[in-house]
Amino acid sequence: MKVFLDLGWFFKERKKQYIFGIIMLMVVALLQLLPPKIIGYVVDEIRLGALTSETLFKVLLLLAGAALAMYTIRYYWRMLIFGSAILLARQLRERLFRHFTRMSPRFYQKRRVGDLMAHATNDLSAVQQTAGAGVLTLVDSVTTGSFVIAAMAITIDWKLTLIALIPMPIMAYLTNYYGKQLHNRFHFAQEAFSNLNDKTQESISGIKVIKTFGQEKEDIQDFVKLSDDVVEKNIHVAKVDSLFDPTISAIVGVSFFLSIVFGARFIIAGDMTIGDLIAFTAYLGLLVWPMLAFGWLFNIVERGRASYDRIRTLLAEPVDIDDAEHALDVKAQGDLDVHIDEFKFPDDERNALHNVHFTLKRGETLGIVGKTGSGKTAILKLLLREFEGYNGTITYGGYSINAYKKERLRSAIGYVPQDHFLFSTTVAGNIAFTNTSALLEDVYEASRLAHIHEDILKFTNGYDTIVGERGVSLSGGQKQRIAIARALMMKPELLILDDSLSAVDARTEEAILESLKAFRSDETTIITAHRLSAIQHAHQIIVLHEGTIVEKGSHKELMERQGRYYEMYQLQQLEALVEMGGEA
Ligand SMILES: Nc1ncnc2c1ncn2[C@@H]1O[C@H](COP(=O)(O)OP(=O)(O)OP(=O)(O)O)[C@@H](O)[C@H]1O
Repeated sequence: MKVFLDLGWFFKERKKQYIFGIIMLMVVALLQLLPPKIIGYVVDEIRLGALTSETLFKVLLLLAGAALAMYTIRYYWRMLIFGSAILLARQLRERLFRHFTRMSPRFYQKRRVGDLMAHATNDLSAVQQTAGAGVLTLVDSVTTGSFVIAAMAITIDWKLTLIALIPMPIMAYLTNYYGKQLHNRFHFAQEAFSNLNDKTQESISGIKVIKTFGQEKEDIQDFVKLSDDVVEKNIHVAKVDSLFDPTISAIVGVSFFLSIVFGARFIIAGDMTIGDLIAFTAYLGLLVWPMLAFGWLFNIVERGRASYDRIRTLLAEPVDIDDAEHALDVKAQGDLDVHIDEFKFPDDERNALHNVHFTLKRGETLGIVGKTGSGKTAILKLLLREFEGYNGTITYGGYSINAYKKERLRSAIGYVPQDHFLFSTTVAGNIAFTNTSALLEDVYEASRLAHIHEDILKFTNGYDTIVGERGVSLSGGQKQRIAIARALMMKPELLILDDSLSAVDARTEEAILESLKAFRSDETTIITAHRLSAIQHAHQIIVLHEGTIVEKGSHKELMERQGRYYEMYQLQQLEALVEMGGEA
């Protein structure tokens, strides 16, 4: 029952609705006591030959009135209690979603998408059940149960009531025992569901790779294995779940048996009338629901607790990169000063970066080159505050990047990552992602700068063509350029192209770079690339090797130096020559 205490904050918030709902439930519980009593009274009146049609009419009217009142009240308590439970699910869903959006990439590195989705669906619905059906079964089992027992003991016979209740402690013990079993089993079932969810998500996202490598059979086998696991764990739950109803029915049956045996003896002894025994057994019939509710209560609450614990654990994960207390709420702009003495990725022993020092003046372009894995993206991730925990300082416009509000820092940076992602919406929607109210003219301008405008016009529906998961397939180069146009839409102070020209041909690359040079002369640009032609015109180039800067300077300076950059350049020239069939 601890979950009710844990959800106390919500019950407080919806105090009025829950109090009214519970009062209504109690009124229904009281009204339910009327029919058995009336039936007992009518039977005794018939037996004594004293029933008049006038009394019968009054009694029927009373029964109809009680039925109508119960009908109406039942409708309203449902609206109040179940309606509130839906709001709880909404609140938790929003909280989870906000939490997800605040988490750093490290969180997503640890957690699987399918698991997160399971929290936001299955677990939420179990908690919603607790705040709705859980409250109902708790109130009903306690109030209806105690009202019926009190009516039996006070208005009929307390001795027979005690006899009828003899099997109850056994029921309480058993439901408690089942509840504990259920809690653990349900936890495992939810985990299995998370795994299956994750597998489904990954298989659908990676379907092209699976098909390309002809791995459908293996993938189906993996899926079936996980699906079987879900079935097995849920059967495990169902095995306990299914014990509740038969146990309760058996115990109610024993109660009925004891009541009839001893009730008959009381009637023979003249301590009770037949009408009383009929009313008593009718009350006993009314006890079936509270007892079932009691069983369900354990069932619902244990599921709810397991799920709420999972959600709370997720929500309790601290936001590792957050705004400082009095974070700067100003536009981030100016010179960039990077001094990284040492940086390791979380849970990694190796230095990803060390002794990386450079200054980039506002309006300049920096090119970063280096072998794959040399740390190019790592520098960018630190600039974007995706990771922290490095020794050193990074300042932008004279302030540490940590001093800015994250939102202010990021809104100054237009980042085009290597693994760009297009949403399932129109081309225009994808480009205007950061500014949905942007003018179409601005979208066109950004597209022209990214040299994708002409391509888009050739799509079937032009800028209204749906792309992304549910849309048309675009070439790698088209996707890259749409991602560049999206970043340019922000008119960023700092544009970062992380190997974002790798899929476009040399001529388009040159055209894009020319446009950037012409239209972004006052703003800063960082370009990482394998192809040196992409960074050749940069004001400053740094060459990374194993996480550190081994050469720094302009293209001309680096060529004169005849070091690593020079070697890379010669090699790429040779490759280009070979590609052209040896003709200069
Ligand atoms: N999130 C991470 N956790 C742990 N290690 C990481 C993480 N991201 C990158 N690394 C490691 O850090 C090193 C530098 O990676 P980085 O992505 O910066 O290389 P890169 O120069 O951008 O390579 P590429 O040209 O292939 O994109 C690599 O050894 C990589 O395996």
